[in-house]
Amino acid sequence: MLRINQLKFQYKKSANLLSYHFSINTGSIAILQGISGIGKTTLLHLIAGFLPASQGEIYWHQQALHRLPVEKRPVSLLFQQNNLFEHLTIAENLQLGHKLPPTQILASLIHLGGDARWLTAYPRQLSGGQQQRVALVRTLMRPEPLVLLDEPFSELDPQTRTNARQWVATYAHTHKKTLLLVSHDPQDIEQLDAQPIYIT
Ligand SMILES: Nc1ncnc2c1ncn2[C@@H]1O[C@H](COP(=O)(O)OP(=O)(O)OP(=O)(O)O)[C@@H](O)[C@H]1O
Repeated sequence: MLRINQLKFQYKKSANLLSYHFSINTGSIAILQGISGIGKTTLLHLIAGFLPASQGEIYWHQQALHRLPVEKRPVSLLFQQNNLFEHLTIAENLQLGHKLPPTQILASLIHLGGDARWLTAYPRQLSGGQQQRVALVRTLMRPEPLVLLDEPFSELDPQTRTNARQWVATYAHTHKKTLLLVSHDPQDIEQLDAQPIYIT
C-alpha cells in the first residue's frame, strides 16, 4: 500500500499550503484529479523525492519513503515534459534504468504505434506525441514497483490514447505495478478501471 499521511508542502511562506492525505492499494491504478494549480504535479515530485515535504509521511508498505534519498525510492516518474536525454538516441534512451532485452522494449513501443525506425533517431527528430510514448515505455518498463505518470497521454490523439491506455493497464497488471497518474480525462478513469483521488 502507498500511504500519504498528512503530507504538507509550501513553495514559499506566502504560497498556499498544499496538503495531501490518502492511500492506494498495491497493484491498483489511481488517478489524481483536481483543478489546475491545486498541486497534483507537486505531489508526484514529493513522492519521488524531488521536493522535501515540510510535514507528514509517505509510506510504501513499511518503508518510510520521506526519509529516503531520490535514488533509493522504489519509484519511476514520467514528468510532464523533458523525459528524454537529447544527446542520446531513442534506443539509448530506452535502454536506461533496466536490463530488459531491446526486442521486448521494441515490442512495447510498436504496441503503442511506434516504429523501429525511431530507434536511431534523436528525441528532437520525433513529434511530441512520439516522444511521450517512448518516455512512457521507458518509465513503465523500469523495475521500480511504484510508477508515477504526469499526464502521460496528453499529447496523443484519441485512437493512440486508447491503445496507450490498454498497454499501460495490461503492463501494469502483468508486472504488478502500482500506478498513480495525473489526468483530466474522465475516460482514463473508466478505461483504466482506476480509483479517482480528488485533490482539493
Ligand atoms: N517551482 C515552483 N515554485 C513556486 N511555485 C510553484 C512551483 N511549481 C508550482 N508552483 C505552484 O504550486 C501550485 C501547485 O502546482 P502544481 O504544478 O503542483 O499544480 P497541478 O495541480 O499539477 O496543476 P496543472 O493541472 O495545471 O498541471 C501552483 O499554484 C503553482 O503555481
